[in-house]
This record gives sequence, structure tokens and C-alpha cells, in this order.
Amino acid sequence: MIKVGIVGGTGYTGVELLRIFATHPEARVQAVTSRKEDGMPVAEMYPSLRGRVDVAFSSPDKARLTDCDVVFFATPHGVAMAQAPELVAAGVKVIDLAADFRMQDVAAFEKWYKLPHSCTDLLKEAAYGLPELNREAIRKARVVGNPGCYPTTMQLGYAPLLKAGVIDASHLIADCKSGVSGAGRKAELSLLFSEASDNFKAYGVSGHRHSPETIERLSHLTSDKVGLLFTPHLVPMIRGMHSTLYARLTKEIDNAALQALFEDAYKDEPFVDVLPFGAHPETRTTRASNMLRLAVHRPGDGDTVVVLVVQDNLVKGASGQAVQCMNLMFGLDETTGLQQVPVLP
Ligand SMILES: NC(=O)C1=CN([C@@H]2O[C@H](COP(=O)(O)OP(=O)(O)OC[C@H]3O[C@@H](n4cnc5c(N)ncnc54)[C@H](OP(=O)(O)O)[C@@H]3O)[C@@H](O)[C@H]2O)C=CC1
Ligand SMILES: CC(=O)N[C@@H](CCC(=O)OP(=O)(O)O)C(=O)O
Repeated sequence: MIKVGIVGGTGYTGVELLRIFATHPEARVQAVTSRKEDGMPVAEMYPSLRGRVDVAFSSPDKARLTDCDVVFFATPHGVAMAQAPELVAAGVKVIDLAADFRMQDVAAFEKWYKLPHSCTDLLKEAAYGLPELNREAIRKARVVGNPGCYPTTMQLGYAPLLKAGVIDASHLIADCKSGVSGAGRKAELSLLFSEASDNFKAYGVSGHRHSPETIERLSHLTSDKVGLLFTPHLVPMIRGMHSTLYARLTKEIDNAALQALFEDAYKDEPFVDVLPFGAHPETRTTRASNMLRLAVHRPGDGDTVVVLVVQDNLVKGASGQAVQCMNLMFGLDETTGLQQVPVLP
């Protein structure tokens, strides 16, 4: 059994990790932290886990994280980089759901996250945790930087087109929507029911920290310079993310060949479902599962390709992806504990 520690177990991605580990056959959560809920049984705070999770939260200073085999950080940016060196020195693998180990460009990290990076040595060896595009590095990694939720959809949607060299990489446009759980379980005015429900708005139009992350990673897939216009929106759903990705075709390619690029790229991927050409994926077809679904369109058979991508931001966009990485790091079948069927309606 893999001994798991979770730092930040009271938040949305933390409780999602607890839910996934409740049925993971090869791993057991032995420590889960909360600064405020020291001693509180997890199942008391989250009755959905009654009878399935029997640990209690403990304050981070009491949790014996160095006794774990792997520690997940489901915490704000900056927490993992402060604790990772001690854990790695003790032989513990680290998976950070925040951004501390995502970007190799330290200056860009410091600019966008407004934090000095205190752990650049480990950052250099960290693997970016998107298995479909970085599987071999994840298998060998001691530290994984799990991707942001929007960047997962943008990378998996654009990757087949960039690798095939059929689009203008310098002018990608990503119009993305997230459910409110994407902002975490914090008390904030804009996240109140009466503010976020029956409402729909864009944010971060002039710049969002997921742009530099996505551009850095997409640049590994093409020798062309990548340019990205990314606009996130908050939609009145709890879970779910829908990204509409646009790109200008630069090569003659028919629709069947376009579709084949995606089917070939993802034919062996357990968590990427390529729908028939022209389909309209719905967020609810991924809810509470690690599945990402996408569909390719070409309006009017013109020179713009549109890729629609949906996922559950808390699962493939965060905790499920992190467990997928853990499975790889420990030599397990990648799908272990991640076979949940989406909940519909
Ligand atoms: N929500 C989403 O869809 C996604 C989130 N992420 C990233 O995952 C991380 C967690 O997100 P999410 O679960 O939504 O966040 P939440 O705000 O819901 O939870 C944050 C958790 O971190 C704990 N925490 C806060 N500060 C500290 C600290 N200084 N030391 C230790 N623990 C701390 C809190 O627990 P307590 O106060 O009890 O100690 C809480 O359990 C974030 O970095 C987020 O950006 C990534 C992809 C998607
Ligand atoms: C709806 C919403 O607010 N979403 C968050 C993204 C969540 C996430 O994946 O971001 P990080 O891990 O990079 O913080 C946002 O736009 O800030």
C-alpha cells in the first residue's frame, strides 16, 4: 500500500483527493492536514465520506508527512515549495496541485504569482504532470507540478494540431469557461450564491497566469513561436470546464485527416475521448470522472479549426490528474482508482 499524505485536505481539491483515495486499491491516506480543523474526523466535516475515510485532520506541524511515500499539496501557491526540500530529502515524492513546480521560467512564475521562488533546484528536476504529453518524465520524477485546470484543456486540445504543424501557432485563441469550484472553497464576495449564480462573466482578459504556463508547454510541441489569447469565464455551475479553442489552418488538410490527427494522438489514452467530428461535448459527461472529452469542428469548411474540450476541473483538471501522475510514479496501471463513471444528469 502506498502511504499518502495530503496537505490542505479541507479544500475542494483536497476532498476530491480523499474521495478518489477512498476507493483506490493500492493507496491509503495516512495523514491529511488542516490548520484550522486539527483533530476533526474527515467524515464529520465531509459526511459524503462517512464509512469510507477514517482519518482525522491534523495540523501541518503534527502530521508525520516524512513517513509517507507521497505527499500531495492541495494548497495555495507557495506552500509546496517551502516543504518539498525536506520531504524529498526524506525520500518522499511530492505532487503539487498549485503552480510552484509547473513553470521552468522562474521570472515568469515570480511575475504572475507575485511570490519569490524559493526552491529552484527542485523546480529544475520537477516533471510537468500532464501524462498524455509528458508520461516518461513523470514516471521518473520525485517532484511533479500538476497542471492548472485551463492549461490541461488548452494543451490537450491544441497538441495534435501543433505537432502536425497544420496551424498558425502564433495566433491561438482560447475561450474557456469554468465552474465556480475552480476558485476553491474560500469565502469571497464574488463566489457567493447570489453573485455567481444566474450570472456569467469573463475575467482576466488582459492577462491570466495560465497563459504563460500554457505557452511554455505548447512551445515544447512546435519550433514556431506560440502566441495565445486566453479568456477565462466564470459560469454558474459548480463543477465543469468547457474550452473552445480556435486556430487558423496553414496547410491543406481535409476534415477526415484533421479528425485522424486527434484519433491517432489519443487512441491509447484512457482519459481522453475523441468524439465524432462535429460533436458537441457537454461538461456533465465528465462530471466527477477523470475523463476529458473533445470534438473537432471546421465551420463552413473554412480555414479555422475549432476544438471543443470538456473536463471536470476538480478531477482531470486537478485531483484525478494528480492521482494519474502518482500511479505512473509508483509503477501502477495509470487508471488505478480512476475508473469513476461520470454522473449524469
Ligand atoms: N479548484 C480547482 O478547480 C483547481 C485548483 N487548483 C489548485 O489547487 C490548489 C488547491 O485548490 P483548492 O482545493 O481549490 O483550494 P481551497 O481554497 O479550496 O483549499 C485550500 C486548502 O489549503 C489549505 N491551506 C491554505 N493555506 C495553507 C498553508 N499556508 N499551509 C497549509 N495549508 C494551507 C486549506 O486548509 P486549512 O485552511 O484548513 O489549513 C485548504 O484545505 C490551489 O493552488 C489551486 O490553485 C488546480 C487546479 C484546479
Ligand atoms: C474559476 C476560477 O477562479 N478558476 C481559477 C483557476 C483554478 C486553477 O486551476 O488554477 P491554479 O491552480 O493555477 O490556481 C482562476 O482562474 O484563478
